[in-house]
Amino acid sequence: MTGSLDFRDVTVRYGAAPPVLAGLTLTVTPGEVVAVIGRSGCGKTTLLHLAAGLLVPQAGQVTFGGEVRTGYVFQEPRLLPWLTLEGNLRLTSPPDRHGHIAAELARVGLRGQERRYPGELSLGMAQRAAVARALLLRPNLLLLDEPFSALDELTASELRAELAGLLRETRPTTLLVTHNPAEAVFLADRVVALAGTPAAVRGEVRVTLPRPRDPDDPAAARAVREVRQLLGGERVPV
Ligand SMILES: Nc1ncnc2c1ncn2[C@@H]1O[C@H](COP(=O)(O)OP(=O)(O)OP(=O)(O)O)[C@@H](O)[C@H]1O
Repeated sequence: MTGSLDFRDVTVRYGAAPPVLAGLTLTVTPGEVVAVIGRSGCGKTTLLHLAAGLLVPQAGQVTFGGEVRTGYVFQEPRLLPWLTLEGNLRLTSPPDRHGHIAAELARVGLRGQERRYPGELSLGMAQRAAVARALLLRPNLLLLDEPFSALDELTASELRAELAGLLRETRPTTLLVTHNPAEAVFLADRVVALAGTPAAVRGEVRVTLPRPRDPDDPAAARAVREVRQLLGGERVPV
């Protein structure tokens, strides 16, 4: 069962510095994919840390409706180099999921690769393994922190399309942090712009394009333009 992720009037400050987030309210409904976009340093990773329970806000609440199983994909693979892929995935999953490791790796295009070490893989393959590690947990909350930004665009677009398919199959409540308006439009049901100091939700674009999506669809290009407009004059690296 998936649930709703709720940020209610959330304020976060680190030490004595001015708050990073203030009065931020955002709901990701069950099974929804929300992309959060905003300039570097505006608090996007902070949002993910709150959702994962790694950080407690100074004011407000962050809740998930029901028992949570969180999958987290980082910008880089973060695999332990001295363990095989199977060893890496065993380490972060409960024993009742260990029998599914080979199948989960196969789902992300790594069939038969479970005995290989991270150092033997390309960055794209390693990031596929990181996606498999998150999905192996059968997450009902999936947190994605710029998961493709370290990859070349060809690999990134391939993995993006595969992830879109996996999200359709498994429907976790998903919060995606990205710098890339086109990626946000390709994957998300809703794109939320975070801006200001302290940051709050500036606005959102609802993406109603049918799935599977075509990144070259003119309607997608229009949605990307809307997202850029939402971000105003801010320069967003793509
Ligand atoms: N543990 C910490 N201690 C002190 N300050 C922090 C800490 N984590 C984040 N910050 C500060 O909070 C602000 C928001 O950081 P955060 O990582 O959430 O931004 P971001 O939008 O994810 O940035 P980027 O897009 O560059 O990854 C930044 O000014 C950062 O320096």
